[in-house]
Amino acid sequence: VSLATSIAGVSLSSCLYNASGPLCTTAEELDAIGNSEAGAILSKSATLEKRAGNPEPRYFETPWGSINSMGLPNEGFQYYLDYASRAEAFAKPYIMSISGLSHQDNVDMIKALAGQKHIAAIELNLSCPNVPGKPQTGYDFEQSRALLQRVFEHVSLPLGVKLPPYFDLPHFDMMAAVLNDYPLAFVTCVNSIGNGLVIDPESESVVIKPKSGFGGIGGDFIKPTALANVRKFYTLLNKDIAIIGCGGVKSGLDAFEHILCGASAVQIGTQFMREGTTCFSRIARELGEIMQQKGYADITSFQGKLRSLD
Ligand SMILES: O=C(O)c1[nH]c(=O)[nH]c(=O)c1Cl
Repeated sequence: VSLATSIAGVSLSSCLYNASGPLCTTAEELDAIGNSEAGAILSKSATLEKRAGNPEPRYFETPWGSINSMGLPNEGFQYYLDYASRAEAFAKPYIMSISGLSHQDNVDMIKALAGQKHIAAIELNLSCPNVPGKPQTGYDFEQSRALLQRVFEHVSLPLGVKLPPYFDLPHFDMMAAVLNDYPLAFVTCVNSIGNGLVIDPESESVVIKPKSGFGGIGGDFIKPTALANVRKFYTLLNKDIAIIGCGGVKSGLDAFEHILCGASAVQIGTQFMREGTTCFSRIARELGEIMQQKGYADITSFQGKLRSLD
């Protein structure tokens, strides 16, 4: 069986790779992904300038998933642009995530990426829930349109967007109406579920310091929401916009479910943070075994073929 897939002409040896965020902030962490079975290397969302991020503790794990309020800590845009030539050593695409603090910052970063031959694609983050005072662009449909309008005046590389999870059906229609107006290579569904709260009943306190303990939720907690977002956008978006699944993937079966809902590739975040790079080879092996048992030779044999009951 083959897990290979291609997104906007970018060929991935495996449809499994890392979600932006966990363990992809330094060159060493990115090298580890390059040396793993991940099908691509995706960097931590970059801002124009280096950022320390929010005060610690800002990440916490429970048996059912994670909560984070990192606050966009990253080495700054130039660092991840410079890394691109180093990524060439790995026979896999290097994708840069960007999350500018303003539309202008996003445009400036995208202009600087023009013609960069060692960068396979850009993942424009519309959904960071943890920059105090900054509402998520992805929940403001007019702002999303305004930003995409400006982005597509300058972008030359394949570009996709990282979306927040939506919950109200009309919101899917409203965001799809925006996305379908632009030649996007992909959309990644979903980012963490924003502003959850995990508490410790023993100490009777929150578990992370920033934002009174509020943070983005990932892991098992969010798989049903992630699957719904993958499925809904798969049915609503132009067929040349690929859907990348993200949320609650810790086994081959979880990855299989995302692809059945319509994902062309699958990102792993919380489980990667928990397990390290072995998660990519393990989940790929498990997915391959499931495909073998079901008689599917490749991803397209079952991609999007979720049955309804009517
Ligand atoms: O706090 C973060 O850095 C963060 N945390 C998330 O859960 N999603 C994001 O997109 C970002 Cl940018």
